[in-house]
Amino acid sequence: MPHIEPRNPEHNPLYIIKKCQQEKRPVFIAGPMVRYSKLPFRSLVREYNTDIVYSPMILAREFVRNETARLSDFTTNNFDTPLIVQVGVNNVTDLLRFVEMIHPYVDGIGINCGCPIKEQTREGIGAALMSEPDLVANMVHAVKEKYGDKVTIETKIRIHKDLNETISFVKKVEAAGVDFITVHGRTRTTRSSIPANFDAIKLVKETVSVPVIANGDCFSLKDAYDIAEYTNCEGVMAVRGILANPTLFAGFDKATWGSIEKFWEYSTAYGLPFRLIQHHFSCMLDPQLPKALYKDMMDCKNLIELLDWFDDNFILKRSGEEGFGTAVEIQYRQQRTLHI
Ligand SMILES: Cc1cc2nc3c(=O)[nH]c(=O)nc-3n(C[C@H](O)[C@H](O)[C@H](O)COP(=O)(O)O)c2cc1C
Repeated sequence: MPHIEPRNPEHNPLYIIKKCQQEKRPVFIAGPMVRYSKLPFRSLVREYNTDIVYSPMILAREFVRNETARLSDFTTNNFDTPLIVQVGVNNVTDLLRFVEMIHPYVDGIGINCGCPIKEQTREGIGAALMSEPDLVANMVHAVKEKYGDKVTIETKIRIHKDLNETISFVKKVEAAGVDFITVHGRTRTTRSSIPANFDAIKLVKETVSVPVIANGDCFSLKDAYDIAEYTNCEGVMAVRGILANPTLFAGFDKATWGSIEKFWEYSTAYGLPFRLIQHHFSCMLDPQLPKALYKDMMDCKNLIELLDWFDDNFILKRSGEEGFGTAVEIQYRQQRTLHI
């Protein structure tokens, strides 16, 4: 592990939630994404008004036992804050060892109680925990008993088919000392094409007194404000929306050219496998590019080809002020054929 500065108390999620309440706006959160929310992407979204950023889910069992897993799963630096690391865990012992190792490097720890992937649920991790409220409460309690206010702990849940179960779940977890709760407004079997259930999130908000973060279907800054207003939640978490448009919380309607350049910088400076870099660009550019050009990009086999593809197809035409997040137009070299 690298040397990391002591955490800034103003980067504690609870402090940020209070500050945003004073500013009369929701907290803007980039949620956990397996594979995607690595250091370069986290650094990118921080440039665009994101208050708190999550790591992908890290499996406690592997992390605490295996140095290679630690090195490949978690990279950070002094600018990677406010950061919540999300953990996939199914027992108190692994969680306490995980917290002991990681808490000096993060501003909060979130327990994943929503991942529906079978590989995880059959191990009792993720959404399997939705039917284990006592275990989740025990895990939260164990961390709070050992660390008190020194460690902020969150649980990210999905809703149950029977919302009475959700209510009883969040009450137990709150009584165990959880600091805040994120609710993804879908059950473990609801597809992401079905709209999130904001009434259920609102119900959780009415049930507990700890802060609640609403998750599901936030694709624009307007969505963030609308969701916060409807559910009365303290914050809004975006995931698919911010993957496609890392500038979402800064109010831009699609990934700006500035954000694309910035992602090049971060991913090459901090290191990210080529296929992952390409995937990020695919998410950011798919909604913006003509099909044939998009396919060319996806056909690139390595970083050099991808760089050449950018060089061949784009020239920068800056408008307005310089700087990241400012309005920047993309002009295609093949303008004649593409009519853009
Ligand atoms: C690529 C991808 C990876 C995800 N990885 C995680 C994860 O590691 N932990 C987690 O709790 N949820 C994960 N999720 C679920 C999201 O955090 C979120 O709850 C869900 O996508 C709904 O939010 P959205 O409508 O803003 O996308 C992932 C979702 C996507 C699309």
